[in-house]
Amino acid sequence: MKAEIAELTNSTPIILSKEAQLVRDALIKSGLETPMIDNGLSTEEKYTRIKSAFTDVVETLGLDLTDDSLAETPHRIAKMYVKEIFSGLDYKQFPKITVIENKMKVDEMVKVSDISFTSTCEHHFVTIDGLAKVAYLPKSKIIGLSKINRIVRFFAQRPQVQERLTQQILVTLQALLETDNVAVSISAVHFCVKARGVMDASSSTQTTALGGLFKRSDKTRGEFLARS
Ligand SMILES: Nc1nc2c(ncn2[C@@H]2O[C@H](COP(=O)(O)OP(=O)(O)OP(=O)(O)O)[C@@H](O)[C@H]2O)c(=O)[nH]1
Ligand SMILES: [Zn+2]
Repeated sequence: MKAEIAELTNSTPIILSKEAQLVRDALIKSGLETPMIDNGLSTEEKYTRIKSAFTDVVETLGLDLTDDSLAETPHRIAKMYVKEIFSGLDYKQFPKITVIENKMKVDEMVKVSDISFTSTCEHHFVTIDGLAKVAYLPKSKIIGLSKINRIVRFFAQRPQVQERLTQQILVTLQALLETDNVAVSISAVHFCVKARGVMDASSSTQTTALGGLFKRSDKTRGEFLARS
């Protein structure tokens, strides 16, 4: 377990990348940043506090933490929160972005479909299971394709509402690609709707965020929203 905690600390680069700073500033400016406070806690301190809090939760539920199956659960949850499902709260984890000059003068739509992700609903802290579609009209820059998937995953690794997730991906790509002409749509199943509460097993939710020509031009929007 010690090694895993050390890994939590050591895997984190110290300085934010230029792209991470650019994206964070763009989200703050547009009012779309996730509501966060700077509590000054290191990754290791967060892990320790969450583990202790979940020890309380598990014991309060009346479960026996001396049982060998349950004993490590507070540790597992703390590690999962900090390192996995909420790691996107930490801009030090923002993916390395490769952007190249559009020397080929590509001016037709680049569209990536069926980007699978899981996120976590910020109201109930249970899973959101979704597919994203992302498109842009290249201006002076082109982004490495896998970086689009990585950006979706980064913002999915936060407590989210689907509408904000959709907008955060839009603003991020607009900032990195230096163009408004970006579109994002997400279709997702919320387990807070499926597995509890209203218990609807079949509904899904679609959200769309459109910028520039995708908003202004019926043709461009139609091409983006078309099935594939
Ligand atoms: N707009 C939006 N709502 C969401 C999202 N994820 C969960 N919700 C909703 O957030 C709402 C929270 O409602 P509350 O009445 O405070 O919570 P609740 O008593 O657990 O509500 P129920 O889910 O209806 O049982 C619910 O309607 C959820 O379906 C999301 O991504 N976007
Ligand atoms: Zn929910």
